[in-house]
Amino acid sequence: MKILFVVSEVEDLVKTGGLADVAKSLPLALRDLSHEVLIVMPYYQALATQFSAAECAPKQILYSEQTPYEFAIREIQLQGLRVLCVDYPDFFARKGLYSDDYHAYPDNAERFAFFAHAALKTAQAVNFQPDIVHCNDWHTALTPYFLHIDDSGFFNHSKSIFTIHNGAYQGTHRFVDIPYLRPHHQLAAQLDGDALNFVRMGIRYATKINTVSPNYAQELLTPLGSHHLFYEFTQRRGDVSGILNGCDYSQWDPVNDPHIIQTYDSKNFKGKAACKADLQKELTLPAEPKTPVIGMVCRLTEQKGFGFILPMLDKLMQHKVQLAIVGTGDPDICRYLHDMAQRFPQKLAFHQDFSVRKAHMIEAGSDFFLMPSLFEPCGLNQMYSLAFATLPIVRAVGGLKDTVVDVAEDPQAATGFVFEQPNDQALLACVQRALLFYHEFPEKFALIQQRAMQTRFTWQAAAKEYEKLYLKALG
Ligand SMILES: Nc1ncnc2c1ncn2[C@@H]1O[C@H](COP(=O)(O)OP(=O)(O)O[C@H]2O[C@H](CO)[C@@H](O)[C@H](O)[C@H]2O)[C@@H](O)[C@H]1O
Repeated sequence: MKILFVVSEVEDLVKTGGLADVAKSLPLALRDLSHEVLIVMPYYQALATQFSAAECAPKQILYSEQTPYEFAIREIQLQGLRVLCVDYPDFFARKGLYSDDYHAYPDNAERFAFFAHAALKTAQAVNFQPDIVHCNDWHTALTPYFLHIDDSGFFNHSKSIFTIHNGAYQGTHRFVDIPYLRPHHQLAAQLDGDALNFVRMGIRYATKINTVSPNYAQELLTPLGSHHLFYEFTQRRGDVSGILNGCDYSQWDPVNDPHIIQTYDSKNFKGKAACKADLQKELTLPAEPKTPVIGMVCRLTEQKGFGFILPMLDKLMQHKVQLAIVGTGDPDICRYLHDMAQRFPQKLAFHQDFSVRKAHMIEAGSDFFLMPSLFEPCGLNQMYSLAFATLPIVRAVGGLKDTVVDVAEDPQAATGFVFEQPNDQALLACVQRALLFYHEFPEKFALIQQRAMQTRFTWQAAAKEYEKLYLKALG
């Protein structure tokens, strides 16, 4: 099949979160199944600085009423895959992808409405006639609509997939603030008050809708888990499915990881102890081999459970424990964590940083990985933790429920510690249970670590599921 993969960020090129991991790994895995994949993404300033990519097609123009939007198409290679970038400097030559610091650009709707359309024009410009147009998250959720209204004939046989990596970000904007869409009067019927919701458009116009774990797909079909799109999801119930993300073991495997001080495998954890010492040194925590280290790497948002983490920190600090957090995001959460790190310098280290090296150091050097999300479409870090024998402490939600088995629930298959209720008492009780297990049952703990390391969620398996979904879409 010919697959046009439309996405706003790709690992190794630009990344703000897990979407980028998928946008690299899935196209590569599909290519390995002999499909022809073309990635289209915006040409951000960060790309221009790193690659200064050459133009690979004539300039293109899209019109909105009389206004021309002229853009260039530039090509980058990603492990032999073609990545075409939509170069429209007014929209994309900026410091951030979606925001400067924490403030979203006010014209994000305009930027990504244009990009969603320009991606199709790009495919046409290089004569790539896709069987499948695979769109990802709200940034590209209008592409199925543009495909639907396209009258060039070029896409007559193309079907679309809309993958939801995070249903909470929907791209809801006042229609009058999206000049690019002004000629699309028919969209008036789709507005919620005066606002257009991009994700709702994706759900409505895509041939098939999927998300990144089977459990989150089920949650989207409930009033509580649908992010207020219950009606839209249930209308398309028969076309909604979940495919679990994979883990890229070529990057996330302690057997062979250039970011950590010493490699290790499931037969010998000496290297892991060295990684723990190195992490403690890096974060200026006391060098205490027997104190359990709980690590976290994430975007600092409500989604990741800070609503329950922050209220229980004082109590957690009464235990013999070290907490190592690397993340960027919500200024209020950052402030709180900085304060806690000042109050408990021996026990809590917080680096407000986006650092691949530190992410790997935390995965390798921690005993536990904390991911008590409010909701979690799939979650990648708990998979990385398993590969590093760092036992995840997670809430039973979304993809976390699909990937971590609780010690008490099924001792023979256990890989971590799981709790249910979204509140600080339940989280604290689960962390205490994990700490107790670590101290009381070191041998069992080591066995669970070995099992965790042997667990595999491969992109090959995920790609085969996508292949089936594409075939269904093609009828
Ligand atoms: N400060 C930091 N420094 C270095 N690296 C950092 C970092 N903060 C985050 N990262 C990295 O970004 C990625 C985060 O991936 P996740 O899947 O855990 O969450 P995210 O919510 O971004 O993704 C969304 O999309 C993915 C992909 O579908 C879903 O798995 C997920 O549930 C959904 O919320 C990981 O590779 C992590 O290491």
